[in-house]
Amino acid sequence: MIPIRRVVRFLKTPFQYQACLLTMARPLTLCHLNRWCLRKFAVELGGGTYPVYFALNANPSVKDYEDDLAFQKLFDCAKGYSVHVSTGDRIQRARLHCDLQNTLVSRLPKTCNVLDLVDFQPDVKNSVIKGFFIQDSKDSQQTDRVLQELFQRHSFNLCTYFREEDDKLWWQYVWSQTDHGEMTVVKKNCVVPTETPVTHPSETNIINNVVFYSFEEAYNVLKECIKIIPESKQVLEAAEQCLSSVKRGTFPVIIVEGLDATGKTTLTQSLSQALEGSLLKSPPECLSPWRVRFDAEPPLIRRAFYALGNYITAGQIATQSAHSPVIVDRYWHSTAAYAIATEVSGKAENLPALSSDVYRWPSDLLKPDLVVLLTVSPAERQRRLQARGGDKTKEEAELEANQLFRQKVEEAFKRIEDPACAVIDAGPAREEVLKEVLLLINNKCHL
Ligand SMILES: Nc1ncnc2c1ncn2[C@@H]1O[C@H](COP(=O)(O)OP(=O)(O)O)[C@@H](O)[C@H]1O
Ligand SMILES: Nc1ccn([C@H]2C[C@H](O)[C@@H](COP(=O)(O)OP(=O)(O)O)O2)c(=O)n1
Repeated sequence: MIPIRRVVRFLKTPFQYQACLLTMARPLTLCHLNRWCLRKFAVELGGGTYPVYFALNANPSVKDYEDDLAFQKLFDCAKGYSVHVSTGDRIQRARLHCDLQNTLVSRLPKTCNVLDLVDFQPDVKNSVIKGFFIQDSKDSQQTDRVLQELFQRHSFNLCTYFREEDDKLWWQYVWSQTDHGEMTVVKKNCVVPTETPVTHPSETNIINNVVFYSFEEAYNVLKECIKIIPESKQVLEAAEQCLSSVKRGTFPVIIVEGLDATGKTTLTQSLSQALEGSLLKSPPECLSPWRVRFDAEPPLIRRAFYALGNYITAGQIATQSAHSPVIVDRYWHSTAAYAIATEVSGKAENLPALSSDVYRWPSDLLKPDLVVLLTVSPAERQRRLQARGGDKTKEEAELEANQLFRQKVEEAFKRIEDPACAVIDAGPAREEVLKEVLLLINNKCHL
């Protein structure tokens, strides 16, 4: 390790000196450092439409930079920083990541642009670590102060990025703290553009981090939350009860899926009347008191809550299907599609390929006989939203603002397999949509 005095001498400019003051509360081991060099970084630029990838290289050449406009755009700043949460269990890390984002956005000066960053080892499962890349257009002392304060309080990994005065290369400095509390640069590497990996890094992070493929996986997340979110206990108890549920009956089970305001509530109500069926929904009514609470949590916890909701609804479906057809407003497709679409940044093309494991059905979750996906044009959906009024969830507000996200959710709905969705154009009048879905049910299900 290079002690801080030498670093101060080594880093000549005022900014570089300030960078020395930034602290990182967790020492990095040699093993960490060796692995560090294998990692690649993806930063979301361009309003989240495409990531810019960079790698580390001890022996770079200026040629590596030439013609890479996206890379140049990323480093078109006076200085750069990257931060990610580096310690704690997965629940603590997920919550600290959200806190970090809020703090950065609210406290950094206006000269800073906070971008989403993931660092990862290409094609290595569970190697994705989420963090932030900060572009500061000015050499602002306030940025240093905010970060310094943060790092003194929490366990973050901090890197600074800058270019020596007479140098054309950008360098990444990895900071650590010695056993005596001295700040030190433990690694210096040049950053270079790198090729787009075959698999979008987020894809390797989906399974059992935001989409859960068994009761146990989702259950364990909430179990780990009990101390910090006491409400988890009630949710777990409700979920445990559904395990002892009866086997499903012989009446058909029909799920209705779609973006908000595509007409799910309208259709499920009229279907249950027409078929004299039971009307259920996921998340089930018994979880309503805790939904707002879990909606405020990071994706790991929030998605585990919805996943458990599906198992509770499955228990209700099993019971009701012994007596009548069962119609369900949202189920597994919603849980998986929203989670996948949120996790994968940018365009629908970035979604995992059709054959990906992320689209598989959880083997222990009751399968419906038919899943109907309602689609309407963006303009019609907007019209219906406005006509309906009322409160919007945070995610629905984001949906409205984010056309890309909406496209991704709908595309993810369509990619989920076994059972796949039957896509219905829900643009026509209510009676027409009902007629068409009834026809589909007659063809596909035994009534
Ligand atoms: N086929 C349709 N044509 C026109 N308006 C519709 C149709 N289906 C639903 N609506 C209206 O659109 C709004 C959203 O429908 P809703 O059933 O609440 O959607 P969701 O449950 O998918 O959010 C409601 O005001 C509803 O009356
Ligand atoms: N079974 C379900 C149902 C909803 N969700 C999540 C997915 C989205 O984040 C929201 C959408 O739910 P919301 O209540 O806003 O949708 P509706 O108003 O019922 O159309 O909930 C889920 O993950 N799993």
